[in-house]
Amino acid sequence: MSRIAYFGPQGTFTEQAARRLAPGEELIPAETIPAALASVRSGAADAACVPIENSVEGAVTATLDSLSEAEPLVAVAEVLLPVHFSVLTRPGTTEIRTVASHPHALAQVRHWVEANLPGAHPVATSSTAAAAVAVDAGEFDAAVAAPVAVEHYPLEVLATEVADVRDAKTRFLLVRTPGELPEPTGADRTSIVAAATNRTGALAELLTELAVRGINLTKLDARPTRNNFGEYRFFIDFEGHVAEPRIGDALAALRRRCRNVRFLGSHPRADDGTTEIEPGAANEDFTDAIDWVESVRKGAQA
Ligand SMILES: O=C(O)C(=O)Cc1ccccc1
Repeated sequence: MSRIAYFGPQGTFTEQAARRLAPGEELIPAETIPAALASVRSGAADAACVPIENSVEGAVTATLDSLSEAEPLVAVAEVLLPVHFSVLTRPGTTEIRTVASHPHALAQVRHWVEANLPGAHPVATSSTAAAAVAVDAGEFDAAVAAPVAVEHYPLEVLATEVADVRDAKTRFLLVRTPGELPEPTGADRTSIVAAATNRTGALAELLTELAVRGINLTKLDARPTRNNFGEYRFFIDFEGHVAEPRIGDALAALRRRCRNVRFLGSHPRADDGTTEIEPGAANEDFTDAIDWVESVRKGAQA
């Protein structure tokens, strides 16, 4: 059985994602996202499940930063989970002055809290389930948590299906040390991070390498390198798998442009989108073109 670290404690959305991505495996809670990833790097876990992106709040920056630092890790699978919240209180609570949760959760229930718990102060905790633990311990009055959290902590449900934005979703990754890659499926996602130098057009050059090959971007985030003010790392997700000739060609071009590029994985997309390929950018176009150059070199064609 594999050991899967996840951003816990028990009852987080990430735990549900880990159950979907690694059914039947041993799940080990970690208190923070960097701690979950560190346990893979140290060998204490075989893989880690972490949130990467939310349809309302955008990137999970702790995950981006941890993936770009220390030993490389690669994503091998992803899952999209719908996100709506339950509001949990200690039995017998009559007045709610503090509402605790992960910052992404608080941002997604702000209007609900203003309308239903006027005057209550939001308090950030490390995760939604950590908020439930803190409410149980008497530190705060209410927790905004995953619906399953009530199965783990002796709290009462004040409200269910709470969300300012209907159909909000979070994408989670299963991450391992570099090794065998998942097979291409025809609907895959590749992720990289590149530290572009601070000069005119540096980011445009990287994106152009993808655009000219007809590769569709699915996400772009910038994070500061933290070393020099104004210097950024760019996290770029795009359709396709590194095993495909057109994606391999694009990655080689990115590597030529930027020595500081890290491969973060190629794996099946959870959103089931089929990749639209521009004319001239199909894998056969790339292999045909390479074959043609080879035969020109051999003097067999012109
Ligand atoms: O805190 C959690 O439960 C997490 O797994 C992170 C998170 C927070 C808010 C929405 C989705 C995931």
